This record gives sequence, structure tokens and C-alpha cells, in this order.
Amino acid sequence: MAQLDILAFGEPLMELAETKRGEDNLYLPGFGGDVSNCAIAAARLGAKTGVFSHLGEDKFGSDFLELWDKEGVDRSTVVVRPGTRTGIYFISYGPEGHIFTYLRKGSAASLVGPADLPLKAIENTKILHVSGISQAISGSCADAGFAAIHHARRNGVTVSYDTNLRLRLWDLDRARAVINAAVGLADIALPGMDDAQQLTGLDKPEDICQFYLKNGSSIVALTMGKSGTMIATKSEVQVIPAHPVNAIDATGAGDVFDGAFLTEWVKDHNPFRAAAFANEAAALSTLGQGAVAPMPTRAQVEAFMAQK
Ligand SMILES: O=C(O)C(=O)C[C@H](O)[C@H](O)CO
Repeated sequence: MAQLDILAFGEPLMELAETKRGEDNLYLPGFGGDVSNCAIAAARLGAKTGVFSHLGEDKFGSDFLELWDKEGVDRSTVVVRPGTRTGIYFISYGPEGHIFTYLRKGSAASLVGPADLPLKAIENTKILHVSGISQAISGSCADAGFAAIHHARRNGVTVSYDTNLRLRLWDLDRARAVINAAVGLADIALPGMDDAQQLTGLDKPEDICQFYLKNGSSIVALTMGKSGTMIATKSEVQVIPAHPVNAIDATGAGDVFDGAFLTEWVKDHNPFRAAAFANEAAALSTLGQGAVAPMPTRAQVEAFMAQK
């Protein structure tokens, strides 16, 4: 297998997004799962990406295999696990934005453990991408996340980590313990502002970035919604402005940011330029419903940047 830019480890989820049409409450089918979203977003922008997970022996599992093939995402290490199911989530919309409801307990992906890791594929990628959700879904996945990260580090592979805090999956104390330990082993920390405030107990973006730098990361990309992204390295801190849009659904926007950021960073290791590109891609991804359908192509991002 040719070397990948990004290998993403975590759970793909079938998606059903509420479409309130008149009195009827219909659900639009789609695809989600944070790290699969990241891999697809990056592939649409030209990166060589792959996913590692286990899928259920069901229609949704085959749908994911087809989706990744169509999107050019390598899935050669993905395993369909006999007798298991693929996880599902529903998106509803409230005054505060989207609300997720999960049907994922005992899913194929949650059964992954350290012994299942594709060690050769981890050695053969430039970046291993893991998230808080990848580790929240079960004890064995928490262990597998750490084992994957340690294996990547031992082999000189860059590790990126999105904190993606989901308190429907675990309590804050355990989430803090696992995520703060794992992100401290990652070269690139990708926290969102709300997550970071809860995980660090800090308020100000500058303090949060310093927390992640002291915790062990060498690059922090703190996404702050309409306020843009704060990029911090040991020698420089900059806020990269957001491109304002009338968002329809922010589901997956953080994952698109991750995919776009890593796609650009891997080319020249310039996190400031990467964040400027990724802010545009993430803004565009909020203009449609669901996680994967509205992800932009490189041509769309470039045209959007030119409008600024
Ligand atoms: O919440 C999760 O576990 C998901 O992966 C569903 C969504 O696709 C994801 O959260 C969007 O970031």
C-alpha cells in the first residue's frame, strides 16, 4: 500500500438527520462518525487518507465500504465483524444547534481492542488521527487509542488528536483523564473551544493553548466558531479569522476543519496557512445538512477563498 497522509482511527456511524418538512418529521439518511468524516473531507481536498475500524455485518457496514471506495479513502484494514452491527446516530435541531441521539452500544467499532490494530498501516502513514470519541466508546477502544498512538510515536509518525468531547458517551472525570493524557501524546492538538473549557477548566483561549502546549503538543489549533481559530506553537500565537456564513447545520464542521488542516499542514508544516484554508472548508461544510454530503472539494474551497 502506498504511504498515506492520514490514517484515522475511530467509529463510523450511519446518520439520520431530521428534516422538519411541514408537520412531518422526516429523516435524511447520510454518513457520519468524526474520524471517518475527517478522512473523507481530507480525501475530497486531495490528501491520501485511510480509515481503520470494525463494521457491522449489515447493510450499513457495506454502505460504508462503498462510500469510502467512492471517496477514494483506503479501507484495506477495515474489518467486517461477523454477527455485529454498525452504529447509528440521529441529528435533531434545537435552539442551541444540533443534538445527537446514539444507537451504538456494543457496535462493531466499539469491540476493537489493541490486538486488532493494523500496525503496518500505522507505520505507513504520515499522520495518525485519533479523537476523544474514538476512545469514549468502550474501554477496549480507549486502550486501542493509546496503543495506536504509542505505536505511531515509536515509528516517527505524527499524531493528531481532536478532543471531541461527547458527554453522552462518558462522564467528564473519565473523559478528562483519558483525553488529557492522550492529547498530551499528540503532536497536533485539535480542541474546540467548548470542549477545551470543560476539559481544562480554563476560559481564555490563550490560557487554553498554553495548557495544551505544556501538556505535550507542539501545535494547538483551537477552533472558536465565529471567532476563528487560534493557532499556537511554542514560538508564535495567531488568530486566523473565520469566514462568516449563514450556517444550516454545523454537524461535522470540526471534522472538516481537521481534515483540511492536516491536508495542508502535511505539505509544508505551516499551521497558520493550514488553518486559514481549513477555516474556509469548515465554513462551507455548514451550508448543507449532515456531516458528509456538504463537504467541499478543493475547487470549491479555493473559489470561496477568492470571494473574501
Ligand atoms: O458524535 C459522534 O460520535 C459522531 O461521530 C457523529 C458526528 O458525525 C460527529 O460527532 C460530528 O463531529
